[in-house]
Amino acid sequence: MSDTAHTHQEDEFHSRLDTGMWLKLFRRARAMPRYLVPLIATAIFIAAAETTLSFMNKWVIDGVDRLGRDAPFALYITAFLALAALTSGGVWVFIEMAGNLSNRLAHDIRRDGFDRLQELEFAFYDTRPVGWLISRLTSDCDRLARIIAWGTLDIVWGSVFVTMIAAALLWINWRLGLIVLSVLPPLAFVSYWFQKRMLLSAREIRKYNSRITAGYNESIQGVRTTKTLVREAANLGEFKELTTRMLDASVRNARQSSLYYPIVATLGALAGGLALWHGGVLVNTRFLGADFTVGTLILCVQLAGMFFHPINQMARILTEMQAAQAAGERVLGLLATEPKIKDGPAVLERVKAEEPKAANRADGNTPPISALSRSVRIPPAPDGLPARIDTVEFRDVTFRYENGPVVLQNFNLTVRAGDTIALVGPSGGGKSTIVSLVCRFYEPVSGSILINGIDYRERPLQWFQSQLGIVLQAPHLFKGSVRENIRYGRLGATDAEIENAARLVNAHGFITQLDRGYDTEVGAGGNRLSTGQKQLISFARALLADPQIFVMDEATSSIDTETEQLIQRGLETVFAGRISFVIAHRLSTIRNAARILVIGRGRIEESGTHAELLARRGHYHELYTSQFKRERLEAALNE
Ligand SMILES: Nc1ncnc2c1ncn2[C@@H]1O[C@H](COP(=O)(O)OP(=O)(O)OP(=O)(O)O)[C@@H](O)[C@H]1O
Repeated sequence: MSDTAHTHQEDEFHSRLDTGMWLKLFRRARAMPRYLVPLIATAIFIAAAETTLSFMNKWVIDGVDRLGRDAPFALYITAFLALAALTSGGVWVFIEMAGNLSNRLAHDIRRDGFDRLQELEFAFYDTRPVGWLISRLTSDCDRLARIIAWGTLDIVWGSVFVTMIAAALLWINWRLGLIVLSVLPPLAFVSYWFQKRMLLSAREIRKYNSRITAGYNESIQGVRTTKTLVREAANLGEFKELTTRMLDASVRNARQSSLYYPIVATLGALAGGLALWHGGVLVNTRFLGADFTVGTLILCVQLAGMFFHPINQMARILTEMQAAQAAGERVLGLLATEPKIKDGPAVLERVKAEEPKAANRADGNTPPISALSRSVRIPPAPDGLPARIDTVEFRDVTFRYENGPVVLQNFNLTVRAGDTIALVGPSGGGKSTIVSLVCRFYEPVSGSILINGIDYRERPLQWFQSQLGIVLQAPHLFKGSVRENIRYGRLGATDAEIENAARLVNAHGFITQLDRGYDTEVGAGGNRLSTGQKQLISFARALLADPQIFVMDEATSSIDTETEQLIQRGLETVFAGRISFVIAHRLSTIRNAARILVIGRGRIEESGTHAELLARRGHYHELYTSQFKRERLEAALNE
């Protein structure tokens, strides 16, 4: 509901046009001269063709007036047909070009926006709802691309057309031209005034319409609650108010349209009338020797009547640009957001210096990484520093989420290759925060996290994150087959390697029982599988990537205890030689961990092996015995 409401939310109408912002967006169109140049050329051509058509009318009328039946009708017909054919060709070109330009602009903005979203850190997503981001990349992009493409066409065509008409009138007779042009300012003013109001009332109608739809939806779905709480009368009152507002806005919009067109038509007719009046006087004087023919008079009346269309179009596009300004600011803002977690200049320089060496080393084959053994050659790091991760150390780390309270305070921890660290403790204690920091999804506010003694901010981000294998409580699967989802861990993996990884985490059994085995489609977000099955697949996926650091956040919470024990056995081989962080609420699963840390209020409250912590009879003992009792009770109730 909130996302829907958000999508329907309309922006404020900016009374000042931010030309700088529109020029920035227009620069994107300039980068596509293949479409922009023909678009502008045909816009100018169409304006010229429309003006020429009026001149041809004059030519025919004067010809017939002078020559009667001897006038060259065949020539006239050919000329009209040629102009009509050229105009049709021009219209085809501009529709094609504007459509292409609009689609390509939307595509480019969307691609850049998507690239940016991929680069941005987790903290960025903490403050922006998914619905908001989707709106930016869909409706905002389309709207801006459409305005830029069709707006360019309208503005070029409109301004060239108005200039041509004005120039023609002034050229024919400057006095008549000036008289007719006096209608332009009121015409432009009235067009803009009405267009703006019509746009605002149309938006109001849309807004109330979506609220009414939402209202229908809620009242139908919640009809039982309404009836039991005897809320019918109150609901009806709220609904009536909405419909009355919508009615008001609709009436206002209809009234504006009904007034707008007659007023501008009258102004257009006034321009024609003025041309007729002054031109008529000039025609009469023709007999006194002046050269103002009937054809010229009709030409002037026609030209004067043609101002309305381009001015109306330009006023419309101007108001649309003002209304879409906020969308433009948001999209440009998103594109300009610099990721806060990224490689620093020193890292980039080192990676660049290593590039030629890496190219020499590359033999065209990906190293054969076995997903299961640590004896494997670890591919070299792109910055020339050691690629093998021997230690991860938190040194005096203090952390808070953006504008939030301090979550970790002077946190210290050293983990060596081969260590499995289990994190337990009360909800909100900071366990997930610790692993998010390990993964560099967030960075410490003060203190540092060191890999082999070097701050991880001094190593390439992409390299470091490619060394991580992460399995979450609510794993995300992509639309596609089971095999494709596992292969996502390492795109070059063979089918045998995929099955091997699945076997190791005990996923092979259930996968082969699915109707199409490894080729079974998992559905959007993996919705055709249970959470436990999704967890098993994401385990296999993480394993296939052959990471040096394993992170499991409540990764086995939805897997039954039996399967979990089987996985545990497999994982013992997998964990060997790697650094692993395991967060688990089910304490039975971490009994074998090398070190268990009890995390509370951002601190390590207790640390040791399962046996040591039980013997200490502290927090862990308390957690363990209460969980043990609860599980026994649940088991007894289930029997
Ligand atoms: N993205 C976030 N933005 C702001 N605050 C957050 C964010 N994630 C967690 N927090 C806050 O940080 C604190 C520690 O949360 P964290 O998720 O690390 O705890 P946890 O021990 O993993 O809890 P749980 O066992 O419930 O998963 C909590 O107070 C939480 O509200």
